[in-house]
Amino acid sequence: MYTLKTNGHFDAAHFLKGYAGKCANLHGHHWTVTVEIQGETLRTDEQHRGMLVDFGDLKADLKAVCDSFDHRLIYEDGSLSEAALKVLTEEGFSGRAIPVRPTAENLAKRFCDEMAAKGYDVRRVEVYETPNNMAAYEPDQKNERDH
Ligand SMILES: Nc1nc2c(c(=O)[nH]1)N=C([C@H](O)[C@H](O)COP(=O)(O)OP(=O)(O)OP(=O)(O)O)CN2
Ligand SMILES: [Zn+2]
Repeated sequence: MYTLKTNGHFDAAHFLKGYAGKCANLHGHHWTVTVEIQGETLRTDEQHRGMLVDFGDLKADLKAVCDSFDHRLIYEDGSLSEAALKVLTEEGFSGRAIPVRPTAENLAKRFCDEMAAKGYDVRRVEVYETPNNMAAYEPDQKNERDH
């Protein structure tokens, strides 16, 4: 099994609705995301010979997902009133609603799902909210799923 790892980053605000503590308030992070993919077979075409995936392609695909969150307010569906959403829109602020609370854990799963949707066999995703705080998500491994 071969594995490749790359990372991306984005800056975004979030808040944890219902959290008893400072993280309930709107605040921002420089988020760092590490994605590890896997595969058994290396490419044989001249351009990609000996590669599982071109790092450039992997990095570009991860960047596209990061960019969809970059400089946005990430919020859980239903966690902001219609009035608040209207004001944010009128002010020209960009939000990114997700169906789950925007914790590092949920974002790790989200990145895993979005990279899998791009065709990658994802082994592990790590999301760093801060240099010290990281959550990881590892999907069930294919060979375990197949047996
Ligand atoms: N398991 C999780 N716990 C927490 C999450 C999370 O996503 N998963 N998120 C938060 C908050 O978003 C918060 O930003 C993190 O705050 P904190 O742990 O206080 O981190 P700091 O580095 O900002 O801490 P300082 O010591 O104040 O520098 C909370 N928990
Ligand atoms: Zn936070």
